[in-house]
Amino acid sequence: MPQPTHILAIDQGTTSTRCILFDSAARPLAVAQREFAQHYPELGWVEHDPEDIWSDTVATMREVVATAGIDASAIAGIGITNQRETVVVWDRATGRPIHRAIVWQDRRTSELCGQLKADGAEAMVTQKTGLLIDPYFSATKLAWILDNVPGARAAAERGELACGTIDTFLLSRLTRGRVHATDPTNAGRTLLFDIMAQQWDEELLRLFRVPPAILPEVRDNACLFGECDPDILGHAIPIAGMAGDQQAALFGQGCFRPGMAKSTYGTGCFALMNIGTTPVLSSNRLLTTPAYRLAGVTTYALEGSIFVAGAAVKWLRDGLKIITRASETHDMATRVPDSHGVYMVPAFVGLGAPYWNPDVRGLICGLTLDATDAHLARAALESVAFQTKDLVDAMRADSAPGQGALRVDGGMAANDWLCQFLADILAAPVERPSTVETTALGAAFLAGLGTGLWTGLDQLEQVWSLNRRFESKMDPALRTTMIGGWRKAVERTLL
Ligand SMILES: Nc1ncnc2c1ncn2[C@@H]1O[C@H](COP(=O)(O)OP(=O)(O)O)[C@@H](O)[C@H]1O
Ligand SMILES: O=P(O)(O)OC[C@H](O)CO
Repeated sequence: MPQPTHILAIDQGTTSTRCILFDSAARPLAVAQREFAQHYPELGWVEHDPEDIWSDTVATMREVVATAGIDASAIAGIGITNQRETVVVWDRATGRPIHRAIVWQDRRTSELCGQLKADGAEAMVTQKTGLLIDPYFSATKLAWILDNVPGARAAAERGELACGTIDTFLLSRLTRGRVHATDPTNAGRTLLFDIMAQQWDEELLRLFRVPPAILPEVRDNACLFGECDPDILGHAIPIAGMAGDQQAALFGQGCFRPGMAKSTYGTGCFALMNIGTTPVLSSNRLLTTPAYRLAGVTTYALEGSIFVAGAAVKWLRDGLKIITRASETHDMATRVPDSHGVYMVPAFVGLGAPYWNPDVRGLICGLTLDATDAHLARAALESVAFQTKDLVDAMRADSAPGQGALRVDGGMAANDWLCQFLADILAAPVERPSTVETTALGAAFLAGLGTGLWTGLDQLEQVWSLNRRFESKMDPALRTTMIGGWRKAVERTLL
């Protein structure tokens, strides 16, 4: 039988589940995608049904293989990448979740986080995890499930329940419940994992009241995690790579050297800069996070997380109904010479880095009677660039300046107007790669390393290729004025 040479990447995102099949040169051959339901049971709460995620994963795996017209025996390995922080708790005996997944955007534990901060816990937490106390991360969501599902805490103490981020949940299902494991990039977003010592931490588990028996084992990002149930694709395929989606995107963007940075524009926006193997804590409210751990060696990244990027465009479509497709924002923004003084601060679920305020809400200001839907659309796109500027400034203040261009990807990076405006506001080049599916590509890279299909980072670095480079063209005085207007709008939001 010929050697298998393909890699299947599962990219389980916030709004959709995608599977992409790559060939041995890491070229995407076929894509299958399904959007799934978002549940908002109360103001500020966001949940996903894990069964939707599971059925869409299986369906897209089968569809992508069928579309590519290959036999599953040609697949050397599977890589999983996932929306991070979102947490699921399930019964070990049946594999059934005991509650819907609580999503990273969910703010229900805001009060508990405020209390923990007031009690002075944050310094210790940051020192160990590189994170801040915020409802964004998994620990308080997990505690909420244990406290609110009848009998859950006692069952967890007895070792009857398992928990995990979406990677762990999918791995468990794909291996018929045989493997309960995660990787450092996902573990590092829970608030329970000491990123320096690379292990679950007893003091953190006590603080967040999480029983150790519920936690998965943490393994390198590229290794043999388990074998996929042959009933799914007709063949048992090794699952050989896993990473949280933003770290996977950094990997897929080939940002293997300190100073290299990428920014991914999906539902939210996440900018990560490789800082090498020595973790540095931010003085500017950025996060320090494991970027990847290979053969036991951890490389770290500084991260700026913005909760709303594409979600603002989705709101224009689904909430305001002023567009029917996200891509229309490109022509609308181009149609007007400027935003006519309109600023949007899309704090729909609070503000992430560098503000970290879970309680503020969004704002549109500067409206006049002649403001149009095009100005609003432009303001929404501009807000994404302004937020990125805040992150890049914080990164520059924290570490040596990054190496040149910012590499961009994610659904929104298809928008040329946004990429140009981003370069203008950052006063730095913005590079878009040929494969914008860099998240899936990163998972594929890891699985390729895990199976030995690819040999090392040098080889993977050669795969990255440029689609388009956007150079800054804006007059510096105009840039300063526009950024000043943005800062004032943020101040008003924070009032
Ligand atoms: N051409 C575009 N212009 C602006 N926004 C876009 C464009 N295409 C997609 N988006 C936005 O990007 C998001 C989808 O990106 P994607 O990377 O698929 O997100 P996720 O992985 O978070 O589900 C949506 O929120 C959508 O509104
Ligand atoms: O699903 P995405 O692409 O919006 O990414 C979500 C992030 O991982 C949340 O931290």
